[in-house]
Amino acid sequence: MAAASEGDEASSRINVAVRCRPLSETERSNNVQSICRVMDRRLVILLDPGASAANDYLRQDKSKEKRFAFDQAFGSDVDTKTLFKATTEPLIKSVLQGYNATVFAYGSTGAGKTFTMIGTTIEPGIMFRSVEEIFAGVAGSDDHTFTVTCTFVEVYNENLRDLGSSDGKEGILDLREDPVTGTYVVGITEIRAESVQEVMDLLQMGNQRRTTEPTSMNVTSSRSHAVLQVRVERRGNPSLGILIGKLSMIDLAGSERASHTNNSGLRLLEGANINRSLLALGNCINALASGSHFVPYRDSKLTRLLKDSLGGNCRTVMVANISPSHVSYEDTLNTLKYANRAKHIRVRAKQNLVRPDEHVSQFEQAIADLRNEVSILKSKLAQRRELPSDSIVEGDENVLKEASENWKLEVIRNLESRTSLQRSLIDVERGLVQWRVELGQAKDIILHWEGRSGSSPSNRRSDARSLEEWKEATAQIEENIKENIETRRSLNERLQQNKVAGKELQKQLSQRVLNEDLRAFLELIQRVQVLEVERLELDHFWEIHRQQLEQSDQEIAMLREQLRLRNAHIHEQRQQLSKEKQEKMPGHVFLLGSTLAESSPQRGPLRVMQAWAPWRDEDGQEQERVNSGNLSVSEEATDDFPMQDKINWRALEVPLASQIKGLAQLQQNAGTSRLLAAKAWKDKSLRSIPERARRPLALARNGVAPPPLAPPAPPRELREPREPREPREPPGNSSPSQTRGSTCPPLRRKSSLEANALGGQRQPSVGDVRSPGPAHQRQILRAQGVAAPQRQLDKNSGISGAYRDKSRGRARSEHSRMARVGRSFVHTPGR
Ligand SMILES: Nc1ncnc2c1ncn2[C@@H]1O[C@H](COP(=O)(O)OP(=O)(O)OP(=O)(O)O)[C@@H](O)[C@H]1O
Repeated sequence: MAAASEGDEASSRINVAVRCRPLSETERSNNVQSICRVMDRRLVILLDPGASAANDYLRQDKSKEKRFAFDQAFGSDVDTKTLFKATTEPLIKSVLQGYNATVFAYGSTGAGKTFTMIGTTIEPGIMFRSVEEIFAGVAGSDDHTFTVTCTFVEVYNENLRDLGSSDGKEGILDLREDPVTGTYVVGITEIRAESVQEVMDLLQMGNQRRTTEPTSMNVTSSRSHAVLQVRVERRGNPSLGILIGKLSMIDLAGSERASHTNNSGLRLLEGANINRSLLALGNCINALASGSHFVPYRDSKLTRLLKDSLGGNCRTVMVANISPSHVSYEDTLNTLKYANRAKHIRVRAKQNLVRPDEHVSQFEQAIADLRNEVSILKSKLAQRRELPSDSIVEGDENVLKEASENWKLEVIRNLESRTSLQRSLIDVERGLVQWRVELGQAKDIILHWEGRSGSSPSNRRSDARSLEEWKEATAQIEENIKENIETRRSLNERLQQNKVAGKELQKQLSQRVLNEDLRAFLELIQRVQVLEVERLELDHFWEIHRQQLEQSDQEIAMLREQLRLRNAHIHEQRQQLSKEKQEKMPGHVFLLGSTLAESSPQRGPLRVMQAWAPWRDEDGQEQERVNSGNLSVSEEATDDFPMQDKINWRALEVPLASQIKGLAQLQQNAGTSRLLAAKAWKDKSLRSIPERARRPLALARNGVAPPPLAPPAPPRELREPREPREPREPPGNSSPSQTRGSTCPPLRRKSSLEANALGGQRQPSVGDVRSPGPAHQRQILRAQGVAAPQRQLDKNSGISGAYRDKSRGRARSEHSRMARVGRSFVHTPGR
């Protein structure tokens, strides 16, 4: 809190001194020439290293000899003490008077900077002598009390390291600037020194820690800048205030050219950093010397550290160390150029006087500031108190951060848990569906097993397990289902709890996270997570519906299978019934018709069968043939009617029922009940008799007992009569009956061409004696207990006008259009 007030202020230039070291023993032995001359303690002459030959007239005009004049110049014969007294000692007095002062040594590597600043035990450097002088000054003052504190720090690779810490910790320090106290190193060890020896101990310890490495130019080359700062507080009469002086002594690392040092790796990097900071120093010197308003202090740590020493409230001495060696000509020349520029830098040193009255006012100001701060903090605290007790109670940023972080973690945990629960739920649901399917199948198998119902596909599976095993498996499946249901219930409960907790967290967001940006970000994250969970839920429902659909499909397939089995069963039963009926039928049975075989959905193939029983003719002889009625051969031929003796009606198989186009005619011969079946085929392909139709064995192969072979062709007289006859009543001993068969194809109407082909041959008509009248047919059917369709009989009789197509004229009225094929005519002639 100390503030500096201006004391005496004097504008002055930097005091630039040049010190040329002597040639070392090694250099002498290597015949290194000394090219540096110091004249009159001010003039420095740098001889041309190539002009050693006196007779080199060509080079004389191009001589590289340089001359520089400085505030002070010291040759190789001048010791450090003399140098100190001439350059630094005056500063010590200033420091004791409350001024800032800086002494720094600048020069190329091996030029003698460390020797000048730190020195040796035999010949101590400026640092030691300065501290010694300070303590001498302190000791010589009786009316004042002094407090001397020291810090020792190095700048290595652009990092600040504390060389004065007693525990050896050399962490990287930060550099800050205070508008009142100037630049200072944060956290550096300050040693309150009571004697010169303490400072010397600090110097020796720090110097040992300092980073030095042997280079080709210097066996103990300093790779860092070392800064020793001594702060002196002088207290005397309280009314006069406190004088605070600071002396900074800096041993810079040597400027060097990489080509000369042959450095590589880390050494090269160090050199680059050293050069960078020294370049920054050179730029600052140039800017200061030229009076520029902008000085690039911030280009390096070194220039930031030396900011006050170069251009601020400070009296500064720059010692430019040079080597006399002709080998170092370039480096020496550069150093001299820098030093020459630096001497133009002007500084304005001010006495740092802290007065008590100023102190009071400063304290008052500070108290006012603090009060302001307290009131701000109080208002913030009041805001926090409005929050729940478990939220933030202090306006500490760290607390806020922690609260936000905790909230975020809780939300993430909540959502992760929800996702996990959702996944588990999906798994359980899947398992349940699977178990239920398994259970259904197992029960089905058991049912079939117990019922011995034969043809179930599941029976095939039953072969692998016994009934008991299936029952055990069923019990196990039921147990699993129970467990899954219990797990699902528990998961649902936890999921609900999780959702409630999530909503609670959502409500807390505005209270627990105060930073708006962070809040928005966290809300976004939470939304993304929620969407992810919702997606999972949708997947889950989709999966359930898909499984339900699959289950429905399976049920449909099973129902279809059941339907098929039922149809097959009905078919079998019908066949059985038909057989039984036929067995019960007395006498002879003529059956003409067809049955749809086995695959009604495809409507085919169709078997057309004819079955009959022996019947007795007029003479009472039992016959085993079927008459074709009174149709003439020619008529049959022109009508494409398959001749009775050419077709085996018993086993005529056609591929599709829809291909059957035909007529059936029932005729009775006088005195004899006969059955004549006639079909007119529309499908040309069927006009020829299928080969297999001639082989009754085809039916046998299909599980149908082959009927007797087709009877021989009817006698001629039965085909000859063409005369119309009066309708005849059926004989009393005959009781024709009709039962229903299967589907009949529609009537094929004759074309006019076909009709003409019949010529004048007589067509059967309504009055044909061989056609039983509808009344008669109904009577027959009633006698057999079979309902015959009225329309059918009417058509057969030709009464129906709908079937008389006058335009065709030649349509046979006696031809019936059968709505169904497979009609069986049961006739019991001769009984
Ligand atoms: N005035 C001097 N009188 C006698 N010897 C000196 C003098 N100046 C320097 N030397 C010697 O020269 C050598 C190099 O000196 P020093 O280490 O001080 O150089 P430097 O500039 O600090 O080098 P670097 O930058 O590499 O650290 C040392 O052995 C030192 O003793």
